[in-house]
Amino acid sequence: MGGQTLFDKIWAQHVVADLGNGTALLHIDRHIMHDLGGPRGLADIEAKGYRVRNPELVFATPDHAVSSAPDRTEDTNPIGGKFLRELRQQAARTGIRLFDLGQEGQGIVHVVGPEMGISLPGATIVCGDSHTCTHGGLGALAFGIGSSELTHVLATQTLVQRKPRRMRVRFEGAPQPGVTPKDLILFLIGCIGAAAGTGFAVEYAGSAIRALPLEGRLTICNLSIELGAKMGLIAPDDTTYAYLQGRPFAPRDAQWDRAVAFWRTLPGDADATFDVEHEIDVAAVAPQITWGTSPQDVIAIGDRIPDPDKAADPDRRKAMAAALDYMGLQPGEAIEGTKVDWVFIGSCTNSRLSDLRAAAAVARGRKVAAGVNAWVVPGSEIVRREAEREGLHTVFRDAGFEWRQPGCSMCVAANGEQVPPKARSVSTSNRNFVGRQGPLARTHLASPAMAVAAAVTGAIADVRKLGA
Ligand SMILES: CC(C)[C@H](C(=O)O)[C@@H](O)C(=O)O
Ligand code: SF4
Repeated sequence: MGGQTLFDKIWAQHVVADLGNGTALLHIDRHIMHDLGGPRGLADIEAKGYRVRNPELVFATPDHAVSSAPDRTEDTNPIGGKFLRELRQQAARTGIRLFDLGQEGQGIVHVVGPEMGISLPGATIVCGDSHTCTHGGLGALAFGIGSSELTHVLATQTLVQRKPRRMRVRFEGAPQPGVTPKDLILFLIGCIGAAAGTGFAVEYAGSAIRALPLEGRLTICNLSIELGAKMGLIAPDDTTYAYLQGRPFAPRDAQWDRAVAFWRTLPGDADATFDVEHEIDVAAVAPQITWGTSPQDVIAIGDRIPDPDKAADPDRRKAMAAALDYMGLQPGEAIEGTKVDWVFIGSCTNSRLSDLRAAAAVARGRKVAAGVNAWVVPGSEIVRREAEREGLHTVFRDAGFEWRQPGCSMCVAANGEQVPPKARSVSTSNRNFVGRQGPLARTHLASPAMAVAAAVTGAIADVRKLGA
């Protein structure tokens, strides 16, 4: 038998029962809930007469439906207030921990789990949300679940899963200036397609991944689902341990030492093999911008908008033409210089402190162009406080950005914060689907630095040309 990958090890350590046919019953170490899925799941187990099996392993916070208005209350978005009150009552009844508005621990579930030390290397982590793959950046097996699975986890702390196949993507080399983790992962999705990861657990590896700070690794893993993969993961190392040490729920003292010693056994064996491998030459990647309605519809900022007529596959030709029509773009034209109306800096992809620092570095001393609405929505209460301690909010406000309260906000517009019909937005989020930011809204995905470049020039722009 060959060696084991990181994924194989974590999987094997969590099998409660082998159910045959490639499926297993897994123990779930952490269950994170948000305001959309949580209340329904908790009501469901109550209706079925079950109790929460391990309330100490369940954590909840409102993110999707709460307003991000600077002076928000829980009822600024009334539906959000209703969900939050349900979640509060259920948390009190069942003993699960809720991070409420204004508290440390409130924010987008995928920002909160890592920053609170709830998400740990080697753990199985689930949430009723497809971007749970984000937590894989810590070396965890983390994936989104559906509503019946959510009930199953609440009642049993286990889950039946089919074992995915193993893919490795190696990012080798050093990025050029202006190229961020967001650009690397968008580039990969552009190369291999939004369905390439379907049925796989993807391990990101290589010298460029090893060199990445932990928050950049979370950004990479966040878009695993946009590659079609339910989970993406990165082997833990000293960067991971330095990030986690001292976080509120991370192990302490002697337990910390034991945990690190164990985590050091997790990276894949040298002779482990993968079902599929890809390699990306990082030096060849430029800042990326999407042009269509799937994250795979992506080009380098200096490229021209692609021409559907040049696509070999007739289905692809049709999809491209429909995407360009929706986006209001002409094939063959430069994408640079396309006028924008909205800029959104936020989401579980790019709303952490390092993202806001990168955005502020470009915004400092500049002004948002006339006619552009530009928002910065920090990913969590902790991010908001740290950013304000550093004065980043002042940099953004001086430049003409709105500095808002933590949550998902305009990433999915579930709280009513929408890009208007046909308005064009540059967004640091992860999905540019039809209607994602509001009915008929046109979304271009990019890095935080590129989003600021668009805000201050009023058009899709190459951040490298702005100069220092
Ligand atoms: C609302 C939620 C279930 C959804 C998801 O699963 O990802 C959302 O977070 C999204 O990003 O589309
Ligand atoms: S920020 Fe966006 S992608 Fe992330 S969980 Fe919220 S809605 Fe989903």
